[in-house]
Order: sequence, then structure tokens, then C-alpha cells
Amino acid sequence: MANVLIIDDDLEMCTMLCDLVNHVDHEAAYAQTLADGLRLAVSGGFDVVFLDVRMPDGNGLEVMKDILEIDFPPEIIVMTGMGDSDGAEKAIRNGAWDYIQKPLSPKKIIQPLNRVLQYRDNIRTMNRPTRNLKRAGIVGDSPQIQECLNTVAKASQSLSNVLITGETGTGKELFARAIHTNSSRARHRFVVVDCAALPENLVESALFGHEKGSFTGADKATDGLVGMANGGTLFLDEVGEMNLNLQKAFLRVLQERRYRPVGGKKEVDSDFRLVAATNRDLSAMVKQGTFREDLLYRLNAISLHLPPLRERLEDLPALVTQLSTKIYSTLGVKPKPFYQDFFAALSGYHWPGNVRELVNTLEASISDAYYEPELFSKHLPERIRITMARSAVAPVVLEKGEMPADTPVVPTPEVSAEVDPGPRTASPATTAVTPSPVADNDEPLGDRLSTYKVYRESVLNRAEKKYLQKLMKTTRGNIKEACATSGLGRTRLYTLLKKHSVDRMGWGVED
Ligand SMILES: Nc1ncnc2c1ncn2[C@@H]1O[C@H](COP(=O)(O)OP(=O)(O)OP(=O)(O)O)[C@@H](O)[C@H]1O
Repeated sequence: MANVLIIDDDLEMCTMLCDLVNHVDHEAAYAQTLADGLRLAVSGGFDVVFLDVRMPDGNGLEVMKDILEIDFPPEIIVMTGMGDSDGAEKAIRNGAWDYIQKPLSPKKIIQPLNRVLQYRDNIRTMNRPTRNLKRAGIVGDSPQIQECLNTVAKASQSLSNVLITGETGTGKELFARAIHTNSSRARHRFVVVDCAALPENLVESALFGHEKGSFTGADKATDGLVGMANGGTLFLDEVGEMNLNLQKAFLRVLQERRYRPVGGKKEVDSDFRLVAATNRDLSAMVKQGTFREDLLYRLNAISLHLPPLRERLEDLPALVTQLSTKIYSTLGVKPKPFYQDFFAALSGYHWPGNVRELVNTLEASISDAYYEPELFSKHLPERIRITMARSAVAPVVLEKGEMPADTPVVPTPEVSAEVDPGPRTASPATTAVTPSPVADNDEPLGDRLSTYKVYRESVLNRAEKKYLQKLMKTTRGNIKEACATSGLGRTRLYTLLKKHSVDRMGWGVED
């Protein structure tokens, strides 16, 4: 079933078209002005727009550009007046899928509608690289994770080196394994080299192996990690920790896929696929002279950046469910329900250790509630409850009617009862406020100081939101222009708009 939008000022025409579209089992909506039509189109989800040219508030062709700039835009079929060949030409030039001439008949509507829907189905099928992807334990369906899975799918089909970046605990090794599992090398080994843990005096031998007798203690020949990865995938974890000597040696191995074992006379081939990972900024290290630029280029043929958990909190419920099920099954205990305040507390935390910290947190909470039937926020580790309590009493300065973006969901009775927050300021939602410019040096502070971190975060959040509202106003919601003005990428911009609930077209109501 498809969603069709009809933009025409003639009410009779709109209802006739809606009936027709419903008759062939699709959904239809209509708007009688361009402004209403554009608002509906931007709200999303339409596959096709039937657009009339002559409208009371302007020429339909003028709004085409705005409609086509929507993310996943609908196809536009323009309805021109009889004999208006200029209008037809302009429609096509502006990017219309097709045009039809009035007077309309069911056939004139249904034929292009079916064609357009067939075309969109084909595109969707082609663009679904993740359809047969094995997730290999990766949980999450947020747009950010979907994008990462798309890259995993592409990387699995290719032999190019992959560089995975992201904060600690975001799943770099998990995603590296997923690339291997989905590749044609899955039957061979996935060999992990932890560059931070390579013993300094045995680095070469650990990586490239050695011949018998090549040094004291080498009583038999050994394959190194690079040799073991032959036919499979070599995963260089924490690649930013490699010293410059090793970087040089590795660059050569990468270029030639050959190496010489310690004490060996001959070079040996190893056909490995390389995936590297780091939580460090390798470009900055190149500038500082601590990482080779040529090695970075080699590693970075395909790049995959994993988002921190705090930027995709919508994945929390699925993560909590799946990770806790795994923990319960390891313990041999029947899963227990979570009380709602448990989730609220998790969503209010900023997860500096990302999913690894979530795993540890769940393990700790489950063990704490071992003899109890249900998990409450009071079972969470103390550091999370303290952060929650502190944020709940932070002197956040709010715009009129504004809810703090990153402050936790309602402080729970358990948190308030167990951690004495000291004298209370008014709760953030009810604090009386005088609007003041964001990022002003004279940012007013309450009587009671929060931690520097909490204060800084709240100020930054408000500044970020204000910037986005201004950006949308200045660019009138035009994403392309907003990206150019702000220097932000499309995905990042959408993520920020979502995070701060800034409506692309809502700039008219900016406070
Ligand atoms: N999207 C995810 N779905 C399910 N589990 C995840 C996800 N991301 C991470 N994890 C889990 O979190 C833990 C840490 O993941 P992993 O070791 O892959 O992170 P990392 O980014 O390599 O960390 P570091 O940089 O500290 O080495 C593992 O238990 C992993 O299974």
C-alpha cells in the first residue's frame, strides 16, 4: 500500500482523486493550498504527490524543489492545464516523475501511479543491502545503526581495508566480526591483534612468527598472527597504539601481503583481509607526527564510524532486553521484569563507556536483584544513581516552557531517598526563567552550583538547540543549504534536529 498526496485547490477534484486512489487500495490525503501541501509533504511518508500547477497561493512548480529535497522524497506527478506545453516542459525540468493533462480520467491517474510505485519498489529492493545480513549479535535499529549495518554489508562484499572508529565500548570488535562473518572469508579465521597489548620485545615474533632456534626459548617454529589470518580476516584493534617502527613494518606487509618470520630466510605470503579499529583521532595523530599518513590512507579505504550510545538512546530497550536475556541464560535464572523507573534511569544517563558499560551495569543490577522478583532503579550501580540525582537538581536555566534536553526523566523516589541531593532548587520543569541569550558569558547560575560537567552540558545543549532553530529559520528548512551553512553532514544534522526536537519547518514558532 502506498501513500499519495493530492495538492489541488479544487475540492471536487481532490475528493475524486482520493476515492480513486483508495479504490486501488492506497491511502490518500489532500491539501488545497501549496503551503498546506508542502507542510504535509514534509511531514513525510508519501510515495507520490499529484501536484496542480495553478494554486491560489502560487505556482505548483515553484514548490517542487522543496518537496524533492525532503529525505526520501516522494515522486511528483504534475497536473497541467490542457495544452500547457511550457508547464509540462518546466515540470520535467524541475524533476517531476511525469505530468498529466487535465481533464483527468481514472486511466490517466492510475497508469502513471502504478508505474511510479513499481519504480519505487525496484529502488527499495536495490537499496536494501542489509536484507540478508547476519547481525552477528549487533542489536539496534536506530537510523545510525542502520547506516552502520549498510556499511557492514558493503564492506563484506569487498576486499578493501576497513577502519572502524568510535568511542570505547561502542562495538568496534563486534562490527569487525560482523564484517568477517558476512564475507566470503567467514569459513577462515578472524584473528585479533590487540596492538595495545603486544609484548614490546616479542612484537615481531607475535605478528610474524619465528623459526626454531631464532632466539633463546624459540624451541619450535611458530606461526605469527599474520600467518594465522591467511584466508581470513586480521583485526588490528587499537591500531593507534602501534609505535612508529611497527607502523613501518606493517605498512610493507599491507602493501605486499608478505612478511618474513623472525629468523626466517624466505618471505611468506598471507592472504588476509584487514579490519582495523581505534578510539583515537588518527588524523590528529598524523598532524602530531605519531601516526604515518600513508598507513592511515591504506587502512581507511572503507570507514565505519560507530555512534556513542547516548546519541541513539532509542536502541536502549532492545539492547537491555537482549543483553539481559543473555545474562539470565548464563546464570540459569528465569528473566525478571524491569520496573519502568529502571528504563527511565538508563535513558537519563550519558553512558561514557557505551554498550560495554551497559552490559556491566545490567550484570551488576541483575546480580544485586538476585533474590528479588523485579528490577528497580535502586538496583542500578551507585554511580548511575548519583549522576541521576545530581542532574535532577542541577540549576538548569531554561527558556520559557522548555524542558531540559539531556536531564533525566523524572527523578525517582528511590534516587531521591537514597542520595541526599542537598538543599533543593526548584525542579527544572518549574524553574521561573527569564530568557537570556545562550552561551552568554553572564549565564545566570542558581544559588547552588551543579558540577561543572552538568552545567556545561546544559548550556551547550541550549546553545545547540538555539543554533539549530536559527539555522532552520535562516535556510527556511532547506537541508542542503543548512548543511552548507553549518558545515554539518546530512546525517549528523538530522540526528541533531531529532535530538533537540527541532522541526525543520517549525521555525515560524521559534521561541
Ligand atoms: N550494537 C550492539 N549490540 C549488542 N552488543 C553490543 C553492541 N555494541 C557493543 N556491544 C557489546 O558491548 C561490549 C563491547 O563491545 P566491543 O568490545 O565490540 O567494543 P569496542 O568498541 O571494541 O571497545 P574498545 O574500544 O574498548 O575495545 C561487548 O560485549 C559487545 O558485545
